[in-house]
Amino acid sequence: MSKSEGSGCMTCMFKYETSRTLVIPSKGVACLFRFAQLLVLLYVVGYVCVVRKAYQETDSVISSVTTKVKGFAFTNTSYMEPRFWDVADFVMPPQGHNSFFVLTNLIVTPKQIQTRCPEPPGPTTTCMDDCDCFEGRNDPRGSGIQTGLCVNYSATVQTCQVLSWCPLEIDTTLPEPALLAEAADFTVLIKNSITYPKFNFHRRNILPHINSSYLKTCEFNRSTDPDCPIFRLKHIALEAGEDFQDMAVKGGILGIIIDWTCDLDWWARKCYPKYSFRRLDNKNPVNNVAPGYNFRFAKYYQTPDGEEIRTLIKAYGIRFDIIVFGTAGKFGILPTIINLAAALTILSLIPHVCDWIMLTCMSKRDLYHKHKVAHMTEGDSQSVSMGTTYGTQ
Ligand SMILES: Nc1ncnc2c1ncn2[C@@H]1O[C@H](COP(=O)(O)OP(=O)(O)OP(=O)(O)O)[C@@H](O)[C@H]1O
Repeated sequence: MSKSEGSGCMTCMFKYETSRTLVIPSKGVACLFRFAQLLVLLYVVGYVCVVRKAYQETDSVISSVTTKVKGFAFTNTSYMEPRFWDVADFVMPPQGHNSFFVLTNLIVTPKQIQTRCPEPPGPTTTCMDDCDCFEGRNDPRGSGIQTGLCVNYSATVQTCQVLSWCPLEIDTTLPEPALLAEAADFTVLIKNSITYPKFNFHRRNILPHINSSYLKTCEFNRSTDPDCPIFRLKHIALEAGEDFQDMAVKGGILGIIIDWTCDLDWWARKCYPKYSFRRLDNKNPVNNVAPGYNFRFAKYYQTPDGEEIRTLIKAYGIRFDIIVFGTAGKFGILPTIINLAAALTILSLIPHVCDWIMLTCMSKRDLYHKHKVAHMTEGDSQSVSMGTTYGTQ
């Protein structure tokens, strides 16, 4: 650093700069100034206060959900014997965590016992003789544990023999339309209790004005009964943009979304559930490999002579997941002060921006600069102390 630069710096260090009020009769700068002020005010009042409600403290919802499905069905098809179904048959498990499964279609393999039987024909199961089968081979994609024997599956085909629950399940043809198509008319009661612990606020989706006689008859309808917590399953699918009967064949997952966004300020006091529905599993027509939702379960019995026997069920159905979310807001002094301070800071920046525009972009910038920036000399300072005034440079 040169000697003159060093002394310039020292001079700056020992100069105090104060702002000077200059009244400029310029419509351009005045309009810019007022416009910027208006923008900031609109932002603070419209967006920060009205839209974001930044003056509020917030809390996240804590929720619990129980469900109860009701409905009856009667099936009389070639796939199985005539049968009456009630809730204990088609809802699995009887009660679940924020979700329930309704059986809509099934492949039943009755009277299975533990024995040996030939596997269904396939590239890895057909054989010519025992050398093609391996004793103890346990392929998860197969039907059981191979015994090492090649046996007749039919008059023309031989396959490897397995130790398994026989007869083996054949799931190549799925009933269509779905066996339990009547599930579309089942109804579900959703009881949802929520808490906002910070505000000690509790509420249920069975709102205070709902009485038991209304609950016995009502059914959710967005326009006529938006507060009724009983939903018809086909209505849920419809609002999710799906056809229940289509979904019922191979199964799927539907989301029941309950939004508890609440404004707990006394002047708003808005806190009630808003329901929406959407399909949650993949329904991508381009990549529709392995669609739907299914699983297997069995019912076990014992024959009079003590032999264990079971009915295997491959169950297809719709799982309903209940997703509860929400945030509550209530006036808080701390967020109000923080946001007010931020707004005042932005407002106080506007004159600086206008000054910069005035001193760099306007045609009369030299004149403005002359009046805006005044330097006092040591002599001016002394004459002020002696009672005279200083002039501009
Ligand atoms: N899935 C449903 N569809 C229609 N109404 C229902 C359903 N689940 C419950 N309800 C009705 O809502 C009310 C409250 O149900 P809740 O389960 O609390 O009482 P409940 O007396 O045990 O019901 P229920 O014995 O009828 O199953 C009852 O009138 C009940 O019949």
